[in-house]
Amino acid sequence: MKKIALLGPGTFSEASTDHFLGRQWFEYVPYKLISDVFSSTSTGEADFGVIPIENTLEGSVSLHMDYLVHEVDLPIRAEWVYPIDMNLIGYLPEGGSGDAENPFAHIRKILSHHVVPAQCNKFMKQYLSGAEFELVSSTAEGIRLASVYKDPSIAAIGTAAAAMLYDIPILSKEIQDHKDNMTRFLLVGKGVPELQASLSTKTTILITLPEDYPGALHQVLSAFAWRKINLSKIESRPTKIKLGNYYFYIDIEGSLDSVLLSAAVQEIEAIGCQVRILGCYPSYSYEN
Ligand SMILES: O=C(O)C(=O)Cc1ccccc1
Repeated sequence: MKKIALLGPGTFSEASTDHFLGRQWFEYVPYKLISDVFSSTSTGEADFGVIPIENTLEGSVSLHMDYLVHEVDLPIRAEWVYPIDMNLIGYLPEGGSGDAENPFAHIRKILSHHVVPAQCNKFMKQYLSGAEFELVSSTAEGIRLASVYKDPSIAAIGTAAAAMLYDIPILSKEIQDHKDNMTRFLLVGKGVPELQASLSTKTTILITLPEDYPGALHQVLSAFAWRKINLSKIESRPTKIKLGNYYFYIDIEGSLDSVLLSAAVQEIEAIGCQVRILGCYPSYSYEN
């Protein structure tokens, strides 16, 4: 069985991998840190890694994107989009919260992953304004720690699965700002996984523009536009080499095998852009 490195156990990464891949085909190797997910996949300890890359409310997880681009050489092998239901998890004090208006007024500290506050902003403002947020490496790690402290003033935010795993009560369900809170995950790895057919294929490329070429970005975009190639995302990130230098991270709907897309890439290279292909892969979306 091929091994998959992911944040876990009890994380959203794990729940989404269960949904799209499943444990009957892959062995999961859970890690506490996303850096370990990347490095174990790089060294071959695991065949593939699962990386949360983008969220409906917050946009890209820049830290993970930068890792993928700068620290490792791991092609993208698949992507999936999965709904994220956030839960407030912790203990109630014996006499209740002591505040008739706020059942969670007893909470003084929240342990969770760094993408969580942006997704639960309204709930946290309304009920947890008296609590400080402490960063931990995954939502499940926050829940595990809360179960160790067993202190009603310390709560966590994460999956129902982790609440079960660590035997802590769920105090409130679906606390994310929007019902349709989705996260996009990438499967990365050196080998080619055996996966089910998908309805759509995507290609991700990185483009660095030539410095002395005014209008280069316009030319890049028009290479796609006149071929009617759809771009689903374009984002600029610092190259980390020189202040003010950026590369463009571009998600394209379509396969690199298509004549049109490979011709567009050739045209972009011909004007002096550097092009790095991060992957051409099946894209899966969530259906109930
Ligand atoms: O910590 C987790 O559960 C993860 O898998 C990372 C994450 C956190 C919040 C939303 C989506 C993914």
